[in-house]
Amino acid sequence: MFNLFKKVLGKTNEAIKEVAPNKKKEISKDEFEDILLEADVNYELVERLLEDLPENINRVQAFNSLISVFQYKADWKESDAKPFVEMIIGVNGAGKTTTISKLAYRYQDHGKSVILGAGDTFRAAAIEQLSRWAAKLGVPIVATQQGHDPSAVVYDTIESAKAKGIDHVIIDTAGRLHTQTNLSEELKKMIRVAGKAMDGAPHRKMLVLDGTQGNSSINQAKAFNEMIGIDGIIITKLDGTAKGGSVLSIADELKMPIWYIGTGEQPSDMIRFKANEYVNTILDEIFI
Ligand SMILES: Nc1nc2c(ncn2[C@@H]2O[C@H](COP(=O)(O)OP(=O)(O)OP(=O)(O)O)[C@@H](O)[C@H]2O)c(=O)[nH]1
Repeated sequence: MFNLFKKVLGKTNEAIKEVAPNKKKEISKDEFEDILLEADVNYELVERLLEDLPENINRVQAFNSLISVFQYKADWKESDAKPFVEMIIGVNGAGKTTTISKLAYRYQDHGKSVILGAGDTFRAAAIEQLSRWAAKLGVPIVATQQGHDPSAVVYDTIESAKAKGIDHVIIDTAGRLHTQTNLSEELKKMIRVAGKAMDGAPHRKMLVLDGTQGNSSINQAKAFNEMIGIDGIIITKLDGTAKGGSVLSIADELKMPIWYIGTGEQPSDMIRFKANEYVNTILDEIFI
């Protein structure tokens, strides 16, 4: 089977090749350190990963070390609610709108119906951009004018989904308001109102992170998590950069499930994240 991670990690693997041009059976600790740093894994984590490894490292040892980063328990509980309501959260420019179109495409591809809620009412451009995606994908959207209450959008979108028997509700949210407090209050209200429209909603609060932003995206994630509690992460824009190792730093710092990785700008450009595949794609570049 064609390994989709190869596409995402293409540039990262090229960078690895520059540090370690020949594949080997074993590599030294120093080489492994250079490779991980080159792939943009943060320094502190690299040091920790190397700590328990021998001077010469084989593939199994390298695998066990990297995979350990993903071995944490997440709180999120699976839900088969209908509609399944999720809120998409993140700073402007992280790739929220594009990611919503990717999720909608994916659910449709699995035979599910979708409705979008244009909950970033702070910016007219966000409403327009999401409406264009909705039209392209042929999915309904609930949208109001700029400045209207986003909680009303949440309520109406869920009500509409219930009335029409739609499977998935995907709600956009603002990435920035006048102040951080405003943003926090707005998101909390949207969550409260979702719960009023449907018991248990929102079922998933998904954070979109720009994978090329390193520590700043990790800090954003922590801020959003403190505000409202995040259930999972989607990492975008790793295609075309050599920073594929940032996934390890994100997982290590946030200890939240990574659901999907964005692999480009089109609705079909998103893959389900699998830690094993991700680690093996990197190791394929290093070991025979
Ligand atoms: N290469 C690549 N580009 C992406 C990916 N996800 C989003 N983008 C691009 O990133 C840019 C920002 O994406 P948007 O979806 O507009 O981001 P947003 O968070 O809604 O940002 P605003 O519209 O500024 O609020 C766009 O040019 C997207 O095409 C990805 O996985 N890979």
